[in-house]
Amino acid sequence: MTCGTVTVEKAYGIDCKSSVAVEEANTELKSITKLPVRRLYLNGDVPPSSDVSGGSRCAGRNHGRRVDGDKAGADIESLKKQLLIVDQRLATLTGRLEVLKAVQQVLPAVPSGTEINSETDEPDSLEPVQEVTPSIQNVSGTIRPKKVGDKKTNTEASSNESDLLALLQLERLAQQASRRDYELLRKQYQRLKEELEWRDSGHGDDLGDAEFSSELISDRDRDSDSVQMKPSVALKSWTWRSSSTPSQESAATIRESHPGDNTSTCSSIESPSVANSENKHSWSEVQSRDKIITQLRSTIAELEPAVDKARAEATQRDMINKELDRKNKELQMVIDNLTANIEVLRAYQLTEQHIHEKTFVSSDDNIQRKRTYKVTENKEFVQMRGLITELQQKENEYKVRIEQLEKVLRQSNSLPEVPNLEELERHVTHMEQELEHKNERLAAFEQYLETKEEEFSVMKRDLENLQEENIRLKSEVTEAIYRDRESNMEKLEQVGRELQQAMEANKLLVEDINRERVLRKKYFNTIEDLKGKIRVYCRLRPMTPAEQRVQHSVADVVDPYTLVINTPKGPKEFHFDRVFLPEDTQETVFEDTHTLVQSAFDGYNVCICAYGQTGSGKTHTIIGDDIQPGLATRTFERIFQLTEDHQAQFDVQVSCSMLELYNDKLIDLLRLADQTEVKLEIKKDKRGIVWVQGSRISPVTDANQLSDLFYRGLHSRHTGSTRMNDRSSRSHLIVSINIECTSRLHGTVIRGKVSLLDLAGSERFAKSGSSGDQLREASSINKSLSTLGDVISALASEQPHTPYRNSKLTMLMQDSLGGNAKTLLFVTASIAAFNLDETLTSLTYASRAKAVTNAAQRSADCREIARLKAIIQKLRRGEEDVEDTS
Ligand SMILES: Nc1ncnc2c1ncn2[C@@H]1O[C@H](COP(=O)(O)OP(=O)(O)OP(=O)(O)O)[C@@H](O)[C@H]1O
Repeated sequence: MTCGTVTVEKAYGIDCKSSVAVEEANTELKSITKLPVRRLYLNGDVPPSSDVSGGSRCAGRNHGRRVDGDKAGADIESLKKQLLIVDQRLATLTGRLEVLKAVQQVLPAVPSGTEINSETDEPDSLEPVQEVTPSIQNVSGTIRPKKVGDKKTNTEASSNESDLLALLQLERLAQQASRRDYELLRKQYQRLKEELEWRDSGHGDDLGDAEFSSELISDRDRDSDSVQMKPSVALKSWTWRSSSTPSQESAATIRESHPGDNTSTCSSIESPSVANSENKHSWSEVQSRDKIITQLRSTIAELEPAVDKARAEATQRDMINKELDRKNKELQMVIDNLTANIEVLRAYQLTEQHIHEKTFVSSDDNIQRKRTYKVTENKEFVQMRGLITELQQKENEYKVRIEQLEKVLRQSNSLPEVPNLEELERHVTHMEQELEHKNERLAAFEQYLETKEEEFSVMKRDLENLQEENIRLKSEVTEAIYRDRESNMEKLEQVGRELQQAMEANKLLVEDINRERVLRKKYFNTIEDLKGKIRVYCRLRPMTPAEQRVQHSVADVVDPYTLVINTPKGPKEFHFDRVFLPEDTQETVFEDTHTLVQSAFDGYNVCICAYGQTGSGKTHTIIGDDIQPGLATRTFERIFQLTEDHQAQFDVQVSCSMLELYNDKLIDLLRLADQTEVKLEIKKDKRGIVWVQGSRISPVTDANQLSDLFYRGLHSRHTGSTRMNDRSSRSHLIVSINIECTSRLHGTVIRGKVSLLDLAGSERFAKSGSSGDQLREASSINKSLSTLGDVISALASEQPHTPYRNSKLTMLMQDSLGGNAKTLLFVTASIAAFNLDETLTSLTYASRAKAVTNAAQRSADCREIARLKAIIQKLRRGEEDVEDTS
């Protein structure tokens, strides 16, 4: 770096480190003038006052003119010659300056931002010199342009520009030196011209050398002051000045240094030989400058290989970087490919594993092979996975290394100064070594990769073999499965057919079972009837729309005979002779009832009774309405239908009585308005048939007459509106239809009775909201129903005493419950959860009644038995007349 500076200083002809140079210059000047030379003064070095004394200089000069006045013309001639020489030199320098300008124009433009001296810069100023110097340093150093205080330029392209810049700077320096020469020579020429004119005009003697000298001195002093001299710069300034105007400088200095030797001083200034020697000296200075420029060029030429070398190194580093990038990309691609292959293998392995698990199930041999393959595959997989991890680590290491290298490269590029070429070379060598090392590692890694690739290809081949094996096994298994499937399909179809047959058989069996069960129940009921058991039917009332909105059903009908009520404590099962669903119609209900009507024609006492909670559908079942007539109307029709049927054999008489038991009082509903009210008393005849003394018994001849009578009697029945029922029956209704069939052949009489009982409903006062009369009615109803329950319990448990006489209701029902009757009890119930308690009570009540056995006997049978018994007794007494007397 310093060599550049030295070179430039040499180029300027300055040896600022040595003050000896000043002495040498003085000596040189002395030799040129061949006169004693006073010492040159540096900046701040004030000459002695005697040296600048104008008076002494004038005295010396005047004295000299007197001595050498005859030589003035010769001096003028000399000066003219000197002037011509200077003119010639000036022309030469101008030509040279033009050449330099042309060179400068040929040179490439200075890059923007690069600071150089302008053409107007003066080299005698310190700052321009300092600006130029670093640029030259760059030429021999980092080969980059650099200006004073410049920020570092990082682009490598600027290294080329720096070379050119250095050249340009050198050219500029040379140009500026020439310009300086030119200016000084022009100045010298001007002075000489002025001096010549002055001498020609004859003023030289008057004015004296003192003025001229003082002008020269002050001119010199001005130059010195303007330079702001530092030692080196002052020396440089002197050098320029002394090289260009040695005569004036020398003359002035001589005059100053030898004030007492005026003659010699004045004569030396005006001597032509001095002028010639000055021109020679200037010429030699110019030549020396040329030499310096040549030296600079040679220095540049010397530096050029270094520059080229550095440039080549930079290019090489770029190539290294590119190579590293390329290697990195290749590695990345290899790793990506491997990763993709491994992913494919892994997916394939999973698929294969899945297939193997399916495939290898068929034989033990295959299972063994599957295990072997699995182990091998797992090992290979682990190896592959290790390889991947290793590769990834390598990749990461390389990435880090590349980053480090790039960082080093960036740092080396951004170094403000590379110490020297050697260091740069060392650095490059180190980089090359490192690159070599990396290449070696890369080669090793590639070798390793090749090995792994070979392993991978081996594994791939194994895998292909496995795949082939797998395909073969799969096809075998598929064939086996297909074969098995065909046979299995046949078997399956066979089994399906058998199953279908079994299902059909099962269905038939189920139907048979149901039929048998129904028959069994029917026969059971028949047997029970024959036994005299009370037949109990349950009828469920549908929920009203209002109930459906807020209530849910608690009833499940399992079959026509079984009802399950879901209670909070669990389901409770009830068994009845028949369970009618809410949707069952009045016709359906009557279908199972009409057989009993036939029994009345056979001489049985038939009782159809409805019991249940208020509003549960008792009146609906017994009476119904115009659209859905109940059992009563249908029974009426059936009676007269049967009357028709029996008309040929029997003379059938039908009569009807209709009573209500209201507040424990019997009321004759058929009593005529004009008929006096008589006391109604409940009686029982010898056959156990209950009848009411004082009640009106109306004979009827057809169903309509009976219906009219019935509905007329209903008009008189007590009803009322409660919360539970808009039209609640507040009394028990007892309709008795007496049927008397007299045999047209024998005259025998068969008496039967059909009793229809619509009991008042049991109710809870809180729910029904009964009060006043209704409360009394309700309590009377509940009381009578309670006595009915007691009777049923007594009959069911076959107690010796049955409490019929506890209420008029039970007294009236004496021949219907446990008496000479075939009793059908309808228990009506609500399925709404709201009525769960009442429903449970009613169903329990009815279940108990189911256990009651009536002593049902045909009245005709009884008479026949009595007649036969009488005949037997007569025969026993030995009587011969045993004719029927009954
Ligand atoms: N099986 C049914 N199908 C359709 N509606 C019914 C059925 N059972 C009862 N009802 C209706 O329910 C309401 C009450 O019935 P019903 O008057 O017969 O009850 P109840 O048991 O006689 O009551 P109460 O004891 O208060 O006289 C009536 O409007 C009736 O039409």
